[in-house]
Amino acid sequence: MYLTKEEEKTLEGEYGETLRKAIEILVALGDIYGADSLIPIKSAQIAGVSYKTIGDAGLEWISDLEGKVKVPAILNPAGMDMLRWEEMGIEPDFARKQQEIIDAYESLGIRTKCTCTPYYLEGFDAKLGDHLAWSESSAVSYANSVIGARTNREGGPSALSAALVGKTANYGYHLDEMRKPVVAVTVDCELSGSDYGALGYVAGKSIGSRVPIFYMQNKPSNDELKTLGAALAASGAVALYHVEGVTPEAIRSNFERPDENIIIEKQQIADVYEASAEFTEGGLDTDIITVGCPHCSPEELETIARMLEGKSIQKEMWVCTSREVAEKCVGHVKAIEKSGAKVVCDTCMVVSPASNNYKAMMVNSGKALAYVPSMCRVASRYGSIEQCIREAGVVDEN
Ligand SMILES: C[C@@](O)(CCOP(=O)(O)O)CC(=O)O
Ligand code: SF4
Repeated sequence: MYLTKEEEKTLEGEYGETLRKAIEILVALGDIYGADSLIPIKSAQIAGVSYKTIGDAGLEWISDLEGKVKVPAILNPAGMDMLRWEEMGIEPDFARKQQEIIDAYESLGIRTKCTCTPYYLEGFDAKLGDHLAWSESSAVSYANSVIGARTNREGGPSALSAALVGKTANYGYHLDEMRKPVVAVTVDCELSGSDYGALGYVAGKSIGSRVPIFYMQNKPSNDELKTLGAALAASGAVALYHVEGVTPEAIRSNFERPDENIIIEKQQIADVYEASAEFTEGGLDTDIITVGCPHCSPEELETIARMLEGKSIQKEMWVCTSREVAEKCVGHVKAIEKSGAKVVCDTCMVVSPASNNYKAMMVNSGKALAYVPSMCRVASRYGSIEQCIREAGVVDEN
């Protein structure tokens, strides 16, 4: 891989050990995947933030680094709401370690915003063709598919290295030839809302890590595309997808229809909403409802606020979003919290150990449906936002 004189000097350690290690990681990835060079990036999103997932070893690795990031960089969700962790039932020891992780990242100049939806935040509004080094799989999918920016699914170390160097290796989804669809998915029914998360949950398994192009009867909104991409990345390993006539590259490139065609029918979507035997025969009752996976947009907060206006709920309900979006939507947050639901920032139902205080979770996200059982060992069942709010035991206050 070609390196500039400056990059060579960095690799030789002229700018310190942290940068030497960082560029060494980028060059190693570039050599493995046949990159021709390093390319500048607009921003980075760093994985490996929740103390639940990185533990003391991760904290030690980050704490040993010195220097400052060269591009705007933010963090994946942490293991708790950084301000309301006690209300979530987080132990003080966990909270202390989680704060140490955030402080270690902050000392590198990384913004302590912990979210899987960087694209809603000031300074991270990527655009078509931008090269990024993002990590969280739903964010990677959204950047590549809905925005048409270009990022591989970075790991924590490679995203952090890219942020410190300000560059990433030029391979994978940074290249035109890797962005062409290789499998068609024909959706044989109308979809709306949480049906898109169900579609991703079903189709992801057959698509695997390939690039699909969807042929749909509807034109999904960006929020619906967000939940589709999150579920595709969780049940498969899809980092980029196209939707004929909807996503920017499908519109611009007029892709040839791939020979392989996966057909998704209405019953397959409906099956995702069927509760598992654990609930129906095992008598399991939902004790928590969570929405906001990926983190809620301002529009999603508005919808939930409108649905909960003047109502109260009887069960624990989390509405997950980024702190910046919550601070921009104070009215919606108030209306949601007035019902008894909690607007939870900085974290989520998958990466917070607080989920383990519950046995059975209802979600409206195909990604959470897949991850809550595997990453939290909590039973999960699927519902639309309307079904989730009904399950929370909503009662009219008026
Ligand atoms: C749970 C997840 O959505 C985010 C947390 O990932 P991590 O612990 O920061 O690697 C994983 C992912 O899909 O990127
Ligand atoms: S809310 Fe969902 S998409 Fe966001 S970090 Fe958690 S699991 Fe990933």
